[in-house]
Amino acid sequence: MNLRSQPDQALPVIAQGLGKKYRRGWALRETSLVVPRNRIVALVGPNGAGKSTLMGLITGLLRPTTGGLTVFGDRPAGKGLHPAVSYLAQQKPLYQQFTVTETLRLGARTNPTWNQDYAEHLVEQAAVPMGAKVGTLSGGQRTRVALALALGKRPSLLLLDEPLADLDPLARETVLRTLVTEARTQGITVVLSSHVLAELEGVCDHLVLLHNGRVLLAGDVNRLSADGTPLGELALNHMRRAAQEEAA
Ligand SMILES: Nc1ncnc2c1ncn2[C@@H]1O[C@H](COP(=O)(O)OP(=O)(O)OP(=O)(O)O)[C@@H](O)[C@H]1O
Repeated sequence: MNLRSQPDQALPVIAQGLGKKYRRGWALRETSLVVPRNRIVALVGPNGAGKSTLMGLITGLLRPTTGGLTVFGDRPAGKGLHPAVSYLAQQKPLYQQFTVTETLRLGARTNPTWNQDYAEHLVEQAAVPMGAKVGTLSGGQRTRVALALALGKRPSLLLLDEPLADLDPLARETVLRTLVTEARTQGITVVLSSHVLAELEGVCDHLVLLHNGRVLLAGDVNRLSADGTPLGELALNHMRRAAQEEAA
């Protein structure tokens, strides 16, 4: 099927029969999925469920084994990130020897849509010294710089792979609040993977739950949880059931 001919081709992500097989086996299987615009998507699932693999496929850093996907109507071609997409990987790769100023300068050089004032504003808001070398920053400060780099590109889709993992509870709250504000005011679709389900409540309005490389549940939270079950509980209930069925 020609995905580009779909009428809804400008949606952030459309995946059809998407699969990725590594030498050890399938990391993602038969994934058909739509990420609607202007959602903050919780991408959740147990360790090894395929969350990072799905993000890698959306960025184009990984090639699908089966099926295909479009990102704003384009097929990721492995030629670098889509101009409308920012990706913050789990390891938050930044140049340790660069100062924050130099890091943002690199962002400006490599992104035609870069907004320097906005990126600086995000760093200043986090009280991170612009002259400090990245290697000397705390985990939380590095996350804020990485986030400024990702948002400074003014993306339409922001992919965040466990961005909160090395933050203290207060910093997690601040980063999530910043994210929600920026996403809502700038009209950014966010895909956020996390294991801390409770934190995603009130933040994410769309859920994609992976289990064993397959989509177990996907959709807007208010539709999936008509009885008002909180997102975390909803996801955990489905994960428990899937694990029990697997063990039976
Ligand atoms: N480069 C790779 N080579 C071989 N197998 C891989 C590779 N990357 C991931 N896998 C395997 O694919 C499966 C899915 O991994 P993935 O990292 O996508 O899961 P995840 O949901 O992000 O996990 P976690 O929550 O632990 O970060 C796992 O079984 C993993 O071991």
